[in-house]
Amino acid sequence: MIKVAPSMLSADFAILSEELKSIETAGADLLHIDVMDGHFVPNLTFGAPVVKAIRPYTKMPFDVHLMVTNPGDYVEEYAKIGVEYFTFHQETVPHIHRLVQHIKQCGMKAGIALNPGTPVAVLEDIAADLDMILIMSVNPGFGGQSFIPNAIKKVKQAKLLLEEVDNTSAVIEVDGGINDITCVPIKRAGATVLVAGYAVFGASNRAKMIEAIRTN
Ligand SMILES: O=C(CO)[C@H](O)[C@H](O)COP(=O)(O)O
Repeated sequence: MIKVAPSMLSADFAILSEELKSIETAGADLLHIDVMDGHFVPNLTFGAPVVKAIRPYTKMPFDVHLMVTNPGDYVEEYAKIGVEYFTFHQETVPHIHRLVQHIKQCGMKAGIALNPGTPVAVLEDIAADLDMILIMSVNPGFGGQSFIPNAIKKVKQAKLLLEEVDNTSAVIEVDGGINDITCVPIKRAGATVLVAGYAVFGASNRAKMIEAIRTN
């Protein structure tokens, strides 16, 4: 029921394919891929060419989190690569309904992410169409930050909202500062997909950490 999605942001990029193999063997359910543009967030990571290059190296479904000002420009490119979830930030797009439909028409699952300062209520009129709500529990841009506890309340609100619109298939994902301790209240609140970067890649035993996040 609970899925763990290690964030590639904390991998050693110099040996990326080995890092992917390592977390897949350790039991990761999804690969969380943080695409950052240096505009929407103050960090620049990688884009579609890198995501395409790593696709053959793992069977893990790709969970792409776009922290870019113009996510709509990349839908077809990521669809061709074969990503499972295409998640963009509500703060970046005025026409969220149009973009969600486009993502789905291109054969991907559509997610919307919310910064810590953005209320869940902005999703009221789109919640029925979503495959994922991503609650950020840090301000996006960097791995290894501390968990912001207000995310727990927002997960409960997102769960209620999805129930209200009768969307039981959408998942609630939480991203930022998740480890074997912070995962506990977040799961109790209703999150079922937990992103963890530093906690997993920095662990001496990655399999143990993934299992702890899943079962604690
Ligand atoms: O989206 C992100 C940053 O914007 C990362 O996915 C997130 O911070 C996960 O890293 P960590 O678990 O180390 O906090």
